[in-house]
Amino acid sequence: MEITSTTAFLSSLVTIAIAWMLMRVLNWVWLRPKKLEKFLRQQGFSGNSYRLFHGDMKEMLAMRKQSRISKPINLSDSQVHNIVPRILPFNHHINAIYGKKSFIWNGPTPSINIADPKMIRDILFKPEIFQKPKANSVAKLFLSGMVTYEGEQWFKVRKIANPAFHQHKLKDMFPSIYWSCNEMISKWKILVSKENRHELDVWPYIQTFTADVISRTAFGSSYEDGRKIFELIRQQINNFTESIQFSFIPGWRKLLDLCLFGRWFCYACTHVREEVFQVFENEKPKFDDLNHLKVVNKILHEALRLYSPVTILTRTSYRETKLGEINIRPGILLSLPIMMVHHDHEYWGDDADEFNPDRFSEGVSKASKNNEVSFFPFGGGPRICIGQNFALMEAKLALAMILQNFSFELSPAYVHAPTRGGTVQPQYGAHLILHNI
Ligand code: HEM
Repeated sequence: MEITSTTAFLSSLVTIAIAWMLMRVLNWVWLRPKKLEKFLRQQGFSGNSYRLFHGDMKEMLAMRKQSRISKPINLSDSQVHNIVPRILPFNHHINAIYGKKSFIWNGPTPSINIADPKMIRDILFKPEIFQKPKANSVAKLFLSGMVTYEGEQWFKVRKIANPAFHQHKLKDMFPSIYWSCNEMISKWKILVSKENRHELDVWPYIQTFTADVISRTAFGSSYEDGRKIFELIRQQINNFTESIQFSFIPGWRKLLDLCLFGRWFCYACTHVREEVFQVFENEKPKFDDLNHLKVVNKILHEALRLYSPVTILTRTSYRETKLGEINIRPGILLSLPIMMVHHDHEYWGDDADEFNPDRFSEGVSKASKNNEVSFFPFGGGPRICIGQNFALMEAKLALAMILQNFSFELSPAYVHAPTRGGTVQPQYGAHLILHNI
């Protein structure tokens, strides 16, 4: 008798546990997404109706795959820099159908598009409210360290790391970057010396160069700083190398584009090289003189605008809050589409997809139509990229040293096919023809 009642008790416990689990699953895959969808539609957001479990994922992945095998962009196309449909095909598609006030289903989680620079600013400057979503186990394989930390843990690490990236520390790192670049240039010189001309894919060289810079700067500093930087970099190595690599390619690519598009030819040949020789003559570049490279600076900014290596930032709020007029609930992702904002005609004018470094002539704040955050390749607010000055220094120095040593043209082997891996990359490499000068 007693055994029977114990069995009955246990089986009802199991039934309750299973029912509870089923309820949770049902809530996760259906009830919650549908509630959030209603909530977002009531606030004027539009998007596809939620589809069980996968949401928009199937279409999103199919479009991404399609864009990887799609035809490269023709270099003589007037829309050559209009790479948003290629890099963010699904976001572009949804925006075309539903407009900027739209949402996308990342599985059962809705992600709203925040393309208004004022709102982007509000989000980036309130990291205690708008946090990074917790990385799932797959994302953790690629992202770890400070980028993913929150609260006290982030604050502590950022406080330790900040001094390592101060101006005088960058100056200490400058010789290491110089030597890494010098090594790459020496290899190119050997190749070019035979016929005063050599065709090569510079992409693998850049990868080696950036990796070399990392190890030199990490180990080349004082023990304590070196340890801190190295720890940071060790945690970051994937995103670090990838993102910094792509700070060069756009600059180079853009210089090449300058040469390709008639009216910019003189600009590239005279202004940039002229500036480099004016500032450094034929001498070894000096750290303090990098600030005088105004044209190079404008070109890098324009390259970072059109080809922003990081394409989207994502945030979420773990409590109910307001963003302007929008009510935000936990479970909603906020998607800040850097690349789309950088190409938006509303903020950058009719020539938004054109390469025009002169828009940065009066600095970043005056480059766009509004001086809110419509240019944010390095993020913004307290969590702005800690390595931005380091990346810009490395890019400026490398460009200057290359221009001091070579003239170059685009190889016929080059195909313009920017693609999105972790960051934006040239899918088939970066083929140039180098000449000694
Ligand atoms: C062109 C090169 C680079 C670009 C475009 C870039 C872009 C970014 C962006 C957009 C963020 C903000 C992420 C967010 O708010 O969710 C970020 C954060 C970060 N970046 Fe970079 N980055 C570059 C180079 C570097 C370099 C050279 C380092 C050197 C270590 C670095 C280290 C970091 C770190 C540690 C963070 C996290 C900062 C924090 O959360 O407080 N990045 N980067």
